[in-house]
Amino acid sequence: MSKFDKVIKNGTIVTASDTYKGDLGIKDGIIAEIGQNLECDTVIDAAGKLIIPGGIDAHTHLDMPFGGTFSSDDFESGSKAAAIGGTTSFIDYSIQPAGGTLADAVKIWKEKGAKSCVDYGLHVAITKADENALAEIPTMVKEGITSFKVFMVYDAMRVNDAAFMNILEKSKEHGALVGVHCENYHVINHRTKQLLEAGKTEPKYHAVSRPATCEGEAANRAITLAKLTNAPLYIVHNSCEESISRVKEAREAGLPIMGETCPQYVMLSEDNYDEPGFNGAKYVMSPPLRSKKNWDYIWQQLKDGVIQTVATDHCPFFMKQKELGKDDFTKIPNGGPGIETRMAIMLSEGPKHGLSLNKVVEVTSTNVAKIFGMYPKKGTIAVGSDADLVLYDANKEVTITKDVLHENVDYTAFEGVKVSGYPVMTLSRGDVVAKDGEYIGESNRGQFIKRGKSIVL
Ligand SMILES: NC(=O)NCCC(=O)O
Ligand SMILES: [Zn+2]
Ligand SMILES: [Zn+2]
Repeated sequence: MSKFDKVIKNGTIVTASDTYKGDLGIKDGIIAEIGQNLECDTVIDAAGKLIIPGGIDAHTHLDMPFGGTFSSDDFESGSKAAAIGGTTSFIDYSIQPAGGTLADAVKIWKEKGAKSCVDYGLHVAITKADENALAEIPTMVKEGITSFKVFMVYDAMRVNDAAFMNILEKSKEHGALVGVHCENYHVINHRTKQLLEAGKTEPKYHAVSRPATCEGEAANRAITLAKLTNAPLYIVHNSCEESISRVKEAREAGLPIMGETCPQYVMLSEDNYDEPGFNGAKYVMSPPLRSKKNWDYIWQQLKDGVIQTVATDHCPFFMKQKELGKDDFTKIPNGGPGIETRMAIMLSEGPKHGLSLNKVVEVTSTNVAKIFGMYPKKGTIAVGSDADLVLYDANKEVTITKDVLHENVDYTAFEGVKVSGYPVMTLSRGDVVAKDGEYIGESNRGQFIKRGKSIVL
């Protein structure tokens, strides 16, 4: 009897640090051996393919309440789309409900998460940082929820700077990491009022109401609060030089500040808001799309390690849902899809912008696992790690269109983007869950990831 359940042969293994030819022996969902000429009755031939660690998406919103509706991918459809696109784990944002506790948030989101087809973790967004909520932080950490989120905007979720400091302090005390959505709430309100009074209600004014300067200001303030409390900080979905330059400055000063960006901020621009009719609503997300001049800057900061991760902020809404804001851009639910396209876009575009494939693996998987307490169980190809693996055909040309995707939404923001290379097989804990654009795994097989402490990068 073979000592493995299956062996992947003849592929080229690409991790954040190495590229080499080798066979992978998998037993009980774990990588049991890496070597040459491994034998087993069940063989996956990866000749001509790269084998990379499964993608980890640190920022998703599945089945999330927003603006009177819910994001259209639930944990089943979203996790299947993720698997097909080469993502084997994701961390979703559970949101403390109005009048509820952090434990309530986790309970609600674990019920949603029971449908997940790949492994998932949870952050908790703290929307009311009263004494009770702060007192729950140590319990959360013990339960494997080792990261919290602060929104500086959105009436239903934002906390003020004092509450933010309390969350930073308490999280630091218990070894948890705080993530933050940086935009200046008051500037946005001021601008929005002026725009609406002037009858400027179309989707493109969403971007006008929240300029890059107000993301930069908020990033600076968040970093200042982290500095004052001696806490590490992770700034989510950086869209522009104005915020990333603050991260850079802080890191140069030795502060434990980390940052994330998303494919939309290096592939799409404010020009998309000018698409005809109500199509600009497809890109109504926060922060909004920026000017193209940011693209090269962001790629460079990824290359230099100023920005450590690329997530999606996957938060899709059907156009019917976006139409809630047909006459008022402030009522358009914020967010767009991306969970299925992130890996293909990054693996194809990264090398064109000076990132090695190893670097792409680092920012889409390894760094995420390290920062969010899952390494080396997730995020690498090593003996003892989960066999979360992607076979990537670097020669497969695909034009991204809505029709080739599986996200539960009626558009993709990346329509028409041509990628050279595509994930062709995904294994989650050793199970082949996706092959050639189809989900073929069992339903509800995803497990909750009990995360440990963050490694500050
Ligand atoms: N990003 C976005 O527009 N929607 C989801 C919520 C958030 O991350 O801000
Ligand atoms: Zn956000
Ligand atoms: Zn988000």
